[in-house]
Amino acid sequence: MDASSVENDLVNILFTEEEILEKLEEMARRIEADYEGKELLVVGVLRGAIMVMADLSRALERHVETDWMAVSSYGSGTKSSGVVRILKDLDTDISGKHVLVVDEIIDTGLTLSWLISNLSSRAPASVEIATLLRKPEALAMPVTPKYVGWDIPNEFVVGYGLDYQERYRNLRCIGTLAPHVYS
Ligand SMILES: O=P(O)(O)OC[C@H]1O[C@H](OP(=O)(O)OP(=O)(O)O)[C@H](O)[C@@H]1O
Ligand SMILES: Nc1nc2[nH]cnc2c(=O)[nH]1
Repeated sequence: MDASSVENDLVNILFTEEEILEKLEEMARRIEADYEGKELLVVGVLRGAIMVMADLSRALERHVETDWMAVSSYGSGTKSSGVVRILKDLDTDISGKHVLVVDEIIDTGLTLSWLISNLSSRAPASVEIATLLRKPEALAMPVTPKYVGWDIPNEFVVGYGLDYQERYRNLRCIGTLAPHVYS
């Protein structure tokens, strides 16, 4: 597949690379202020959060520890399966630590509500969420992220870590797919 055919698959670009990086810089400044004087463990949720983790953690002008969790709730389609499983747990003991969970999207909220309750049971000093995107209309579970890049309409989006059938994660922008891609 060449680069132009990838671009042809997008029907609408919601956020460009420049807009995303600017938003993450703003978020980093807020995180630095809020966690001043505190140690911070930043936890990325594989695999979608790889781009946000890379750019947000580099935007942070302070020491942080990083770790990763992999959970599965979507399979390969566009609908949540409703069941969350841990595929890879943290390597870090989080008891007494300030934890910031980084994800690229909150859709139904199922993944992060489950993850936050799981992490909270490990006696951290605090657990908060930073997400680049949130779909308020799709939210079915109580999740209150401390940091949100943008609220978006209830549409399936791809790019910048977000996949459709494992493709499009490597796009620098975020957009919606043309109908022909699904058929
Ligand atoms: O709010 P929800 O409806 O639970 O959806 C959000 C979750 O969906 C995506 O992960 P996905 O399960 O697609 O896995 P991936 O990160 O490996 O692509 C995303 O990274 C979130 O973790
Ligand atoms: N690619 C992708 N994955 C998701 N997981 C939950 N919502 C979405 C979405 O809109 N796009």
